[in-house]
Amino acid sequence: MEQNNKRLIVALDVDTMDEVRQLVETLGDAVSHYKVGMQLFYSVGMECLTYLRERRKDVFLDLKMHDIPNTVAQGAASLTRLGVAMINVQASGGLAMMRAAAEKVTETASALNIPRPKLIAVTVLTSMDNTEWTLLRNVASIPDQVVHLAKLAKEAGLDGVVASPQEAELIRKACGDDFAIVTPGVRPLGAALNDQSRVATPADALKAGAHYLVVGRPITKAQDPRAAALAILDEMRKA
Ligand SMILES: O=c1ccn([C@@H]2O[C@H](COP(=O)(O)O)[C@@H](O)[C@H]2O)c(=O)[nH]1
Repeated sequence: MEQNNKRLIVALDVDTMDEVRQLVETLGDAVSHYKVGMQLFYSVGMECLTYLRERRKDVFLDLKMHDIPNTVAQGAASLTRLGVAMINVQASGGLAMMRAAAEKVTETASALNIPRPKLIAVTVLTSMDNTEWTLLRNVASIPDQVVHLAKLAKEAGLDGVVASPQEAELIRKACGDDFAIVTPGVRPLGAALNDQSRVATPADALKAGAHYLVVGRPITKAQDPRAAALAILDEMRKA
């Protein structure tokens, strides 16, 4: 299992390179893995990836692709060429879409002789609670649907899923130890939930079987982001 500071992924949900530089410099060697999502990537584009690569940071490029199989497969090829460590699709795009993406990622990485990024699938967003879920006329429960989507992602050849820590144990049982479980919705005791619903503490997320913890605002909006990150890493180490 990777070291804790590889297993903590800090979500860089900011708008500008100035904010990126300030956070990455403040966090220093405490954090080696960052998530770049739509807020940052749509604002500054490749500049943030180049900056993080120069500092030897691993990048999870969280663009949650969702489209027909050919479009997502070609998008996945483009993201593979960027040399990031992890990319993702929406599992609700279906088995054929996930399979096409997985095949294209493997083909592209091997043609370029570069490391294959982990391709993972978003199951059910961690902000979703039962009220929102029912409003969408979903019939299965959230945990049932998460496990179902995780199994489909595994069948399609993906490397893992994004899910709430609350479903991590079920996914581990259904998909095994080698299938990566990436969990946002992580909140240290006493931290604001913000718009997250299905949450757990860092220690509980690890105990439930999560491989990677994604943490954004509890670190990036903290008065002292480095101290907040170190406290989470300490909790992870003890767990
Ligand atoms: O189900 C999901 C999928 C992705 N996310 C992303 O993770 C971070 C969480 O940030 P916090 O500030 O710690 O809430 C954010 O970038 C989301 O886009 C998620 O939360 N849930």
